[in-house]
Amino acid sequence: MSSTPSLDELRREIDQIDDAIHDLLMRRTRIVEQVGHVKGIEGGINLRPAREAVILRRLMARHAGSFPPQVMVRMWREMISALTRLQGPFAIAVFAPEDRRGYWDIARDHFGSAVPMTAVNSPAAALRAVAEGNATVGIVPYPAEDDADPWWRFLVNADGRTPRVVARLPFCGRGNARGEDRDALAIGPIPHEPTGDDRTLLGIELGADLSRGRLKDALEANRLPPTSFCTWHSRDPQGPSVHLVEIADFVAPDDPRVAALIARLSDMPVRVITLGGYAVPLSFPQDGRKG
Ligand SMILES: C=C(O[C@@H]1C=C(C(=O)O)C=C[C@H]1O)C(=O)O
Repeated sequence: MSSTPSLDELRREIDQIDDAIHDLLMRRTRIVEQVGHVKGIEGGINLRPAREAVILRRLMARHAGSFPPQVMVRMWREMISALTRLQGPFAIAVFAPEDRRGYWDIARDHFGSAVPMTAVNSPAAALRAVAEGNATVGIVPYPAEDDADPWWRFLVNADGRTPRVVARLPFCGRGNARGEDRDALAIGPIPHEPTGDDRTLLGIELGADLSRGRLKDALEANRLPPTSFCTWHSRDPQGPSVHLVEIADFVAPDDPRVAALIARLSDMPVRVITLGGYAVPLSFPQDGRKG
């Protein structure tokens, strides 16, 4: 005859489970340390947002039972960031002026409580912190068409040392983070890698006027489906206009579709630069997302 287990029995079982989880955590740490050695980047950047996204999507797909999935991924985020930090220097500069702390919460939810994080007062300062090596990753607002002085235009240059977009946050839902009405992008000197569900940001500098409709047609004709546009015009009336276009696909810097786009626009001075991109975040039904 089976009887209901006693409180003591249940708690003994919880203790055993905790030991098993803890043992696995320590084992995972040893493996990540080996990964760090294999990557072999002494003092380099070990963060791999694409690999992290794949891990979290896979776990989400197998998740079952009543444990809240957003809490499960949050636990993994804390672990993954701590383990990334074990492999080498890792620090975050977040656009979070005193009256706007929302991105701080979003960054902390993503990169965990142990990674050093500094608040800066402008997106440009976050970019500068990354460019000067004072931060591994900068957190800046997701671009909007009406940004007066858009930070993303500083990324539109071909210098291989220019930081690139590496993630969109929140990746794992907003939870109880303090409000920002926009998502954030993470910027860092990390290559854009495919995950199977990605967005890519293209910086397109045009030396002559071209309507957005024609630019859209040219992109679509080259199988680069645009999902959003922002445009910045230099103050010099003869100067170029620079478009930030988000593409609903993974586009590598040497993707032949980019070369074909440039060829198609060859009746004007044109420069197209891949500014990185991001793995499409997980979606949780209760979470309203705004770009
Ligand atoms: C272990 C690695 O390094 C980092 C830590 C990861 C992890 O804890 O799983 C995943 C990606 C990287 O950000 C890796 O590159 O695989």
